[in-house]
Amino acid sequence: GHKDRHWSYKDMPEWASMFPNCDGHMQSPININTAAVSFSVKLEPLLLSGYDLPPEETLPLKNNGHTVLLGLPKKMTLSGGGFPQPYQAAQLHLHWGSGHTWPGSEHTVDGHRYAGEIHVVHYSSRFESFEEAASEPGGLAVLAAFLQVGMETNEPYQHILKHLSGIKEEGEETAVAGFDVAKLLPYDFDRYFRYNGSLTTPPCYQTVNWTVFNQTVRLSQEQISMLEETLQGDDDEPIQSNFRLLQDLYGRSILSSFH
Ligand SMILES: NS(=O)(=O)c1c(F)c(F)c(SCCc2ccc(C(=O)O)cc2)c(F)c1NC1CCCCCCC1
Ligand SMILES: [Zn+2]
Repeated sequence: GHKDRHWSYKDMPEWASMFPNCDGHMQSPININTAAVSFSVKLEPLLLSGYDLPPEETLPLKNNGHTVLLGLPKKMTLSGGGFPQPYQAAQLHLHWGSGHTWPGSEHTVDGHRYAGEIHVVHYSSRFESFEEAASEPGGLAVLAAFLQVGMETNEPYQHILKHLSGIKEEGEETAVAGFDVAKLLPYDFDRYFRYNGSLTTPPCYQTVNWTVFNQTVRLSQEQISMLEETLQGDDDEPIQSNFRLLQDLYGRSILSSFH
């Protein structure tokens, strides 16, 4: 669990007073200005292995007051993608907006904010644990994909969303049967953006190798609304718009695996 000093998205300006990294010059999220990205031949297709979990393997799903967190087994491995070494999965969680009106992705593309965003958090296999890797440069790799409203129900996302009504209160947890976690991501593992940044919540460690898929994932409006209307955080307020404001690039370059 995270025994950190308490924070909320409301007191974002105060984060840096408690967590100095949050004031750094390699922070996330950022706007991806597609006209300014540079193609890199080193960014080969992402390779995911061990993501197809058998149903008898259950995963913890927790309302941690800021998002819905799905714990992942470290046998799930991320490699390829121009990574210096393989990464192992730790958890995945979601970011979303409020009501049909306000979208809630963390990253934006050419100033466009999507309905939501999924983050699959991994840590470098060079380290024994997530905690050890989290504070080391290149220690973390997060796969990010945008959630858009589409006409169909997204069945893989129902594996998670159907449990939300059972973990409405902060701190509540339930067990989800194993499924193919890769189905929560776009199928095109060849086309993505890459930049160095940070966790988007305290402690804001500047140790994240970010991969943002070019292709989006589509969920039905009902599924997006379920995300926006079910979970409650502090003082029984609904968890909504759980995204950090855009951070400055401070000269960082954004790479792309495609022309
Ligand atoms: N976008 S992100 O990856 O920075 C991110 C967020 F934006 C997040 F909002 C979150 S949730 C907030 C941090 C947190 C709180 C409680 C618990 C718990 O009770 O188990 C766990 C974590 C969240 F968990 C993460 N990922 C976390 C970063 C914070 C602390 C380390 C845990 C794994 C990665
Ligand atoms: Zn996140």
